[in-house]
Amino acid sequence: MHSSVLDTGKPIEEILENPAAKHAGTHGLAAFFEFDEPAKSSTILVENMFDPKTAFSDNPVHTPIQRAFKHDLTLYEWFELPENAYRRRRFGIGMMGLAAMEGNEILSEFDWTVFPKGSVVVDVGGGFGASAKFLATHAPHVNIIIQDKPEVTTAGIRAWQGHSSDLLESKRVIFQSHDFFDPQPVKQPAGFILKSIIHNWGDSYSLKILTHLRAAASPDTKLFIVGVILQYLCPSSNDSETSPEPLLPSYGAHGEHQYMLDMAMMTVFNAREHTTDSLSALLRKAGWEIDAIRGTLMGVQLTVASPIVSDN
Ligand SMILES: C[S@@+](CC[C@H](N)C(=O)[O-])C[C@H]1O[C@@H](n2cnc3c(N)ncnc32)[C@H](O)[C@@H]1O
Repeated sequence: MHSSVLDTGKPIEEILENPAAKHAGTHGLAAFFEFDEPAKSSTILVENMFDPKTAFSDNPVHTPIQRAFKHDLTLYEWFELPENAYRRRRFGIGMMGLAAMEGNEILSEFDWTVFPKGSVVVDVGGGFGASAKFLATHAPHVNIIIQDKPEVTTAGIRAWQGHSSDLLESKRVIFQSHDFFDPQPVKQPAGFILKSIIHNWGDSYSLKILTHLRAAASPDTKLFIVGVILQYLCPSSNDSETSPEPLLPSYGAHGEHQYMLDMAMMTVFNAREHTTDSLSALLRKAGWEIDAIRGTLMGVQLTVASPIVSDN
């Protein structure tokens, strides 16, 4: 790794004077590359995989991170402890850096004009509303509901009052507290967005989230999943796109970011990045089928799915 990615852009004197605020007000990429939780946890991955209690579990408190850091909390619960204030802040700033690097432009791969004016799109687990902010400009005829935990929606509203209060006042964008493990309160919207959500949860948990969305969907509701799609290292008959010879289907070392994320999801959440096949199988169990996957193999991709409608 180049040391330049660890550079916050701040003078060393400023960091030494206030180390706790090292990443405050930075672009966030240095914070992202400083995350030590996945790296330290991965050193104990083998022990976790050989212990019968944790080997086959997708419970987020049965991951290597609990062994490595000696606690029995989920990553987010652990971040909330007072002694982890630096880690918590670093994580928030690092995720903003990652989000800026990935961007939200992938959402423009869908033709939003197919939705009538006033259609509602729900960003489930939408955080501070980065996707919603992009969509509000890109598809001005669509209304957006951003759902997240109460503490996140409260902070999100505060942030939007600073930069986009007009969208809140006109109710084109609404923040709503909602736990995505509970039944979905918005019935038959035009679409649901899940950005960087499914890869944080093991399959049994993801299935619950997707099933609640399916129960609230109309036959025309679209599901938009934004995230990395893992490429196989060997050619697969199901690949919609292949790399040019002589590159591996994964594009070799150039595509290693996706595998790094996959390992990180396993070590801290007992979750994973999905291949097209595993995502398709998971969606089908919840009553969704994939219409299309857009984007390049090298970045985040947009998976568009529709409800499976049975004839009987
Ligand atoms: C990795 S972040 C992604 C945020 C946003 N979708 C984005 O891409 O910027 C995961 C989000 O899921 C939210 N979350 C976690 N558990 C949740 C739950 N049970 N119900 C609703 N939101 C939850 C977190 O608060 C966080 O905002």
